[in-house]
Amino acid sequence: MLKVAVVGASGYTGVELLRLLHGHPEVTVSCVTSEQNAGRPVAEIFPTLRGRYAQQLENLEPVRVAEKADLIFTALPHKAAMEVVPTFLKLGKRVVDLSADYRFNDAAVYESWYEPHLNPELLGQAVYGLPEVRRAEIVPAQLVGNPGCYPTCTILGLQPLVRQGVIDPTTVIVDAKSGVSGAGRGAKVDNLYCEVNEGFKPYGVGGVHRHLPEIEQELSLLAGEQVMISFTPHLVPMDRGILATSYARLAADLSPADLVRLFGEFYAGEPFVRVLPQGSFPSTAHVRGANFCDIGVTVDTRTGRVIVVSAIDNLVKGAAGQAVQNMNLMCGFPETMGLDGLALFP
Ligand SMILES: NC(=O)C1=CN([C@@H]2O[C@H](COP(=O)(O)OP(=O)(O)OC[C@H]3O[C@@H](n4cnc5c(N)ncnc54)[C@H](OP(=O)(O)O)[C@@H]3O)[C@@H](O)[C@H]2O)C=CC1
Ligand SMILES: CC(=O)N[C@@H](CCC(=O)OP(=O)(O)O)C(=O)O
Repeated sequence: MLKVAVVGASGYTGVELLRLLHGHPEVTVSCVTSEQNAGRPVAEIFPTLRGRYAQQLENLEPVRVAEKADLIFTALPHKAAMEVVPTFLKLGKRVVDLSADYRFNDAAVYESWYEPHLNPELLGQAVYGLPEVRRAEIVPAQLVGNPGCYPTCTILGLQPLVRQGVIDPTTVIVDAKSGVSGAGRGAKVDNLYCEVNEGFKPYGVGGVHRHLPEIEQELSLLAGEQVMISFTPHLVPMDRGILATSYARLAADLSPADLVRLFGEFYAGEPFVRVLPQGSFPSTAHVRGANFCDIGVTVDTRTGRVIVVSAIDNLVKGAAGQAVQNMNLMCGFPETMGLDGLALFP
């Protein structure tokens, strides 16, 4: 059995990792950590784990964590992750980091959107953990930077178009909506029930959201030229789910049927990407709790713009599920192992 540690197990992506790993036949969870809840049983914080996880949350002491595990998931806020990941690597452990600390190729880009990087030399060895883009690089990686939730949803929706060169890459607009768990479990006034329950609002408007450079980095690498996007996220009164509607000017004469065929062929064989039939579009309800990215595509023939709608569960394909998918690839397990569950909605 592979021994894994979940560092940051008292957070939303941490508990989602524990939920998924419980059903994984090749893995045993050997260590769970927290900052403020150290000393408490993890099942006391998350009663869904009762009777299945007896562990107590430990303080994050990197050497002790590394001694207990072969592979470590770091589900920490950015900055906290890069404070401990180098120790894990030095002790020969493999790491899947769910924060933004190892997603960027260029430290200067990270630093202009986040903060000074504590170990920029590791960015060259970290692999961006989107299996549908970089499967072969993930397999031997010691350090995987698990993608952000909006980037996962957006990049999977746009990848076939940029790879095939059928859109003008300077015309991409992404209008995305997220459930509130995307902001993590920490208490914030903006995320209180009364603040979010009756309304639906944009945030990070005007090209200032930190997922913008991540999406542009990956799409530009795929396109072989700079892709510029306008990206506006919205906070929706639901627990989970991301739905991104992306628009771009078509550079080729393609019908809705052509586009559905193009997407279907591009993602043929991908276990977690479901291209919907012509005229069908995804719902966050249909991926809730599951590791799927559902995609619907068409063209507005009046404006010549392609419209792609993609949906994921931010905590599963957008975080913990993708992290387990990466672990499976790194460890030689079947890629879908522990991730076969369907959505919670009919
Ligand atoms: N939520 C989402 O949908 C997604 C999140 N991510 C990223 O994944 C990471 C985790 O996110 P999420 O689970 O939502 O966050 P949460 O805020 O829900 O959880 C954070 C976890 O980290 C622990 N922690 C916080 N600060 C420290 C510290 N300085 N030292 C040690 N432990 C610490 C917390 O422990 P405690 O509170 O017990 O002290 C908690 O266990 C973040 O980087 C986030 O950006 C990525 C994709 C999607
Ligand atoms: C609703 C909400 O607040 N969502 C978060 C995105 C969560 C995520 O994936 O962020 P990381 O890049 O930090 O991993 C946000 O907009 O910042």
